[in-house]
Amino acid sequence: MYLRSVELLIEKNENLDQYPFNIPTINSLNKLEFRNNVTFFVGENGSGKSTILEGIAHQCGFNTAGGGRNNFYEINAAGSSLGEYLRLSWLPKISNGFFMRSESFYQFASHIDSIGAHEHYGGRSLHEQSHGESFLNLFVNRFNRKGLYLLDEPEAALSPARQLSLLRIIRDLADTSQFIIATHSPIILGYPGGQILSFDNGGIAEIAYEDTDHYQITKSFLENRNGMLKELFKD
Ligand SMILES: Nc1ncnc2c1ncn2[C@@H]1O[C@H](COP(=O)(O)OP(=O)(O)OP(=O)(O)O)[C@@H](O)[C@H]1O
Repeated sequence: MYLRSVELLIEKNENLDQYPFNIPTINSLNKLEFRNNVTFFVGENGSGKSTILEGIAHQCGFNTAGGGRNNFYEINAAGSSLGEYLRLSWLPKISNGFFMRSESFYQFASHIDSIGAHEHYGGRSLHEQSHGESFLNLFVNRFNRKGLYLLDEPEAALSPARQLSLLRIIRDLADTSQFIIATHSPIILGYPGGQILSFDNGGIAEIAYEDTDHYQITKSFLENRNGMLKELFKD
């Protein structure tokens, strides 16, 4: 493990009614402790997972639009409003790593084209691969050294089979690297022994896999699809 904890340092005169401090999970955040090489952020849409991940990426010196320390490109609204307020504690410190965000992957792919670095990403432009292929090629080719890997909804382009492939990639790297992953995927969340942090109920707290909505709703749906749909569609 490298990153041990993230602390929020809010100045007394900070406006707590404004983003990002008006998000309940951030408002109530004191210290987030990591106790495993693989940590998941789960929670409802808008609960603050990306905001914190982006803040960690900022403090790591990664491009907050997506990339590592040496990926210099900019997109609109890709800064981190929270980053300056976070203090990261490391043991040991590591500078290698990558922030993967599905929402700006297109711009990242263009950046890789513009610097002619395809050979590090499967030998072909990421734009010439399907969304899922390019994601997986990024994982296979770029996540090959020990580092801190921050992934924001990596499942966005991945079929269930490819999500399983991602679990295998994480498993192969997890002895020497650390992952923090925001996800809505019950498959990815099922990684054995991962620390799951729930962003629901206004704070951030550890939760067991079987207690997450992702597990429970998916399980109920698969076990009783017709019943759930009937309930959902009734007048
Ligand atoms: N740049 C911004 N300015 C103002 N509000 C923002 C900004 N970015 C995000 N927000 C708001 O902050 C809240 C948390 O957003 P965030 O993207 O961190 O949530 P999330 O948990 O990652 O959600 P999702 O699961 O949908 O990706 C949301 O209500 C969002 O609308």
